[in-house]
Amino acid sequence: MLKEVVHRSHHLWQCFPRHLHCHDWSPVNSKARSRSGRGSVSWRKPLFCMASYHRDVVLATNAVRLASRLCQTVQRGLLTQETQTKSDKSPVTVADYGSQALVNWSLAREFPPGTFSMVAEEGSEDLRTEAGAPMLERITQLVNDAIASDAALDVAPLSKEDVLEAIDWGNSEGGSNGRHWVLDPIDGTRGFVRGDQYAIALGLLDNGKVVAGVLGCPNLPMGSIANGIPANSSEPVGCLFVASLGAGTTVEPLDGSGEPKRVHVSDVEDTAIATFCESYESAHTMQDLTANIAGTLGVKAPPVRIDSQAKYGAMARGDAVIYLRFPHFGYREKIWDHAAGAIVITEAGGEVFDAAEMREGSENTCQTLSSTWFGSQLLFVNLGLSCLDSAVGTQKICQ
Ligand SMILES: Nc1ncnc2c1ncn2[C@@H]1O[C@H](COP(=O)(O)O)[C@@H](OP(=O)(O)O)[C@H]1O
Ligand SMILES: [Mg+2]
Repeated sequence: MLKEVVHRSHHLWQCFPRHLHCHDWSPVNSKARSRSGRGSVSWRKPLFCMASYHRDVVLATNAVRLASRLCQTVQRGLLTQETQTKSDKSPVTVADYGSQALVNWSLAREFPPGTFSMVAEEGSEDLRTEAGAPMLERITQLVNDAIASDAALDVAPLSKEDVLEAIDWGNSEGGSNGRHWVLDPIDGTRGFVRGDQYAIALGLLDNGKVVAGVLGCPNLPMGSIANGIPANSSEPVGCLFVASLGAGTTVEPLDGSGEPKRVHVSDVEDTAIATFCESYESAHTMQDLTANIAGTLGVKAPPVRIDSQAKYGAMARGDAVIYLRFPHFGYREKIWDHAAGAIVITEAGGEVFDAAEMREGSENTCQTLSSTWFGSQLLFVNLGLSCLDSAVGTQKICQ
């Protein structure tokens, strides 16, 4: 695997002066890093102490399943009035808020007061306005419906104030010490609104390291999507990917109808038969550049374009061999867009790279990438800061 090759090869080490494996994320000076945005920090290997995150993973799985039910309900009946526009112009639905409220509520009640820290995408400000009142009403109803549908949850219905409060439990600033959850209540909002792929992505950081991740992918078929999402497939749809440090990655039906199965990334070595995936949205990645890189690598097949961190899940079980993400200039990646997905990949035997250094250090990105392919079954390149940011929990500072 590439990791071994890199450790043996001085040449490749130079190609990746600061390449980062997820397990190595440990900032020596996070302030220096966040000031310059990249590159000025040195990284040390953490002392390896294998903690068990089993309970966290069980709680996270329950939370993601609960939120997934709400999202499925909303997507099924998606109406235009359920979409509003945030200041950043991204579509936000009641499901975003409802999903965040449910995950936060579900997790927070399991931890002693004051010990639950969540860095999540949404805030309740818009819902606290007069204009937001109808939406809050709808969210509260959806949240209570989801809770009532879970026989294991015998609780009184939440009030609107409870829901607002639960949404705002996602306001933690995170940090490189202690435990912090990170949540994207609906990753791939555009896919969700379009009726396509999206994910509920929940990660756990412990002292700056991603230690667990759960991805609920309600529209992802259980079967391979190596040739794209089949239009009329008989495969069951809805996957749950679960990963924790040292415990591997599993996939199981999201509806609980089957047992978890260990997954592993593809062992395809020949780029001519490798499947390459990327964002559906051309606004989210430079698709011309990725086509160029894929061509240089010898990839023959057209890219499989899907939304959200469902891509990470698909890669973890070997559907795709390469995922390239090259945001347009100036975009800052978000912690919740990568934390859960990254550990789903690494625990399945894959590699996650931040290519920012490659871009800056090389005059020919394609050439550099080609040389890194040598000996590697899997290469995921993320040109951005997300991996760094997700590790240190400084996302809110970086936005
Ligand atoms: N201009 C941009 N460049 C890169 N990523 C962007 C972007 N605008 C939004 N995104 C991020 O891309 C995520 C979706 O990823 P993908 O393209 O793989 O489906 C979005 O998550 P949300 O939908 O949760 O906002 C958002 O965080
Ligand atoms: Mg997202």
